Amino acid sequence: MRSPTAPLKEVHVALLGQSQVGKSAFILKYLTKRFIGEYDGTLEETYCKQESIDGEPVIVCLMDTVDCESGEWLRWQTWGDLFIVVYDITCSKSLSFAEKLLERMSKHEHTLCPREHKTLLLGNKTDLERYRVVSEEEGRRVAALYSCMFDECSVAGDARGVNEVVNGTLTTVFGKKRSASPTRLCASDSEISTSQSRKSTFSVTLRSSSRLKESSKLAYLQKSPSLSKMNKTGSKLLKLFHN
Ligand SMILES: Nc1nc2c(ncn2[C@@H]2O[C@H](COP(=O)(O)OP(=O)(O)OP(=O)(O)O)[C@@H](O)[C@H]2O)c(=O)[nH]1
Repeated sequence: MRSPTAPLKEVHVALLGQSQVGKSAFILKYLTKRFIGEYDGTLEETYCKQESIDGEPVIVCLMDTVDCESGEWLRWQTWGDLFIVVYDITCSKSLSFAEKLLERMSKHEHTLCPREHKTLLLGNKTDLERYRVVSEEEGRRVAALYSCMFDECSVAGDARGVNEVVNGTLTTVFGKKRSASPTRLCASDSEISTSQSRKSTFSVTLRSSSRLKESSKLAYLQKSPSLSKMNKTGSKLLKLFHN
């Protein structure tokens, strides 16, 4: 059993993909188990949640990216342990966009990266099956081309689907075999909250929200330290829960 002072592992998950494929909705569903349609999609944020992977507590940090077409995409490349490249099964352009991202990522020079990267290509909106234009086979073909894992889900559907995508993938790729990077170790949950709030211009613990009682053991959000140069304020979730 883990001692209370033992460091917690931290894994970084970045969601990439064309606008409107459901990246923000995916993260909000993972954090709150709810499908939420109203939020500000122009903000880039990092959200964290404590999970159990292979029976071990792990801090899962999810980055909701915007503007994947900008030249700043490289910063996700060094931040992430797992990249979830999302496309919309009802939009073939979103798969082409995902493919371009995968191509760029495959050309990235990883020798200086502090962590090994894994990628999951994820087709979203399977609840809109009647409007499907990208077959599962086509998604699998692209994933195989870039040696990625592949899955499909509906963020609008059962919350377990989204949880399984994240936790199942993390268990597969970062289960007991993986050790955390020393630069990303924190001694305890409280130290994590403290250290994050020092870095952040704001930090809020979602655990204190009565509207989230059924959700995660620990979920808080922060502005990503690596994105400090971005002049964006506020947060999708803050906006959401304060309305
Ligand atoms: N039917 C259906 N709609 C979805 C699903 N996931 C997301 N949506 C909707 O798709 C739209 C786009 O979702 P977002 O989460 O804002 O997409 P995004 O990729 O974050 O978009 P940007 O913030 O512009 O990058 C919203 O209207 C969502 O409600 C899904 O699984 N099924």
